[in-house]
Amino acid sequence: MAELVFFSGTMDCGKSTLALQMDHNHRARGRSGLIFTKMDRMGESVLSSRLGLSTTAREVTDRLDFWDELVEFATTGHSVDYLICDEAQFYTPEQVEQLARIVDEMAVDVFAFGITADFRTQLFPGSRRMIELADRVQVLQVEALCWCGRRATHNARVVDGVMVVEGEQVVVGDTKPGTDTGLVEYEVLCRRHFMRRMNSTAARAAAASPDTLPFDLDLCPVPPC
Ligand SMILES: Nc1ncnc2c1ncn2[C@@H]1O[C@H](COP(=O)(O)OP(=O)(O)O)[C@@H](O)[C@H]1O
Ligand SMILES: Cc1cn([C@H]2C[C@H](O)[C@@H](COP(=O)(O)O)O2)c(=O)[nH]c1=O
Repeated sequence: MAELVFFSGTMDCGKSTLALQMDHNHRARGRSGLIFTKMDRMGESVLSSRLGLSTTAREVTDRLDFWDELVEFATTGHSVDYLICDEAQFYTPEQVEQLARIVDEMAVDVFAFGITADFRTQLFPGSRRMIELADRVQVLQVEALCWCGRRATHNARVVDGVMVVEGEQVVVGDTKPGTDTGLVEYEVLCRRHFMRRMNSTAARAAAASPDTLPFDLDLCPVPPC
């Protein structure tokens, strides 16, 4: 029975790596698949992992209709067993509905990968629809870590070293500084430090401050917080 599976987790937890691995494993068993992504950090029509692997992919635009795309592909004599859909948080809710229909009516497996929430902790519309429609939502096993060592659960946006909670929902960027968007970068944090807006830069500054009292520095470097 074909399935719609949403593999989710924070940024930098290995989603794109898993997407590439799943494509490899299914292809190695003679199944044929199509790879889609949207606004990958490395550019258009590429699915890239921070481990260094990448592959060409079909770029998802807001106008793309997955159902029509597959029908057209099938009319050229090709068969499709599965779809790999990376950066699915950026898909429209209608596109997620098309993917569910492809699973149910074409018996094609859809493996989707994405973050659930943005830098304000709000669900992306595409991820919300995935959670609503998927047969399974699978949280990745590899845990990204907060600077304090706890499991990271939230994606923080950092501008010039300072965590921000206002701005456009979509700004493509990386968890490493100095990449494509220049000033905007992301850092994964545990909820505790996300709620305190305490990213690694702020924590380092607080630890270096002579005003910081020597208790529970990890949680509350600048009392009262
Ligand atoms: N140099 C490295 N050595 C080993 N693992 C690495 C290295 N660089 C990145 N990784 C792994 O790659 C993961 C990020 O993979 P990626 O697929 O790009 O994540 P995502 O798509 O979820 O943002 C990191 O969590 C880490 O486990
Ligand atoms: C939190 C958040 C992220 N984004 C962007 C930043 C990256 O380009 C992708 C996530 O990619 P990854 O493969 O999971 O690292 O999403 C965004 O646009 N808005 C946000 O709030």
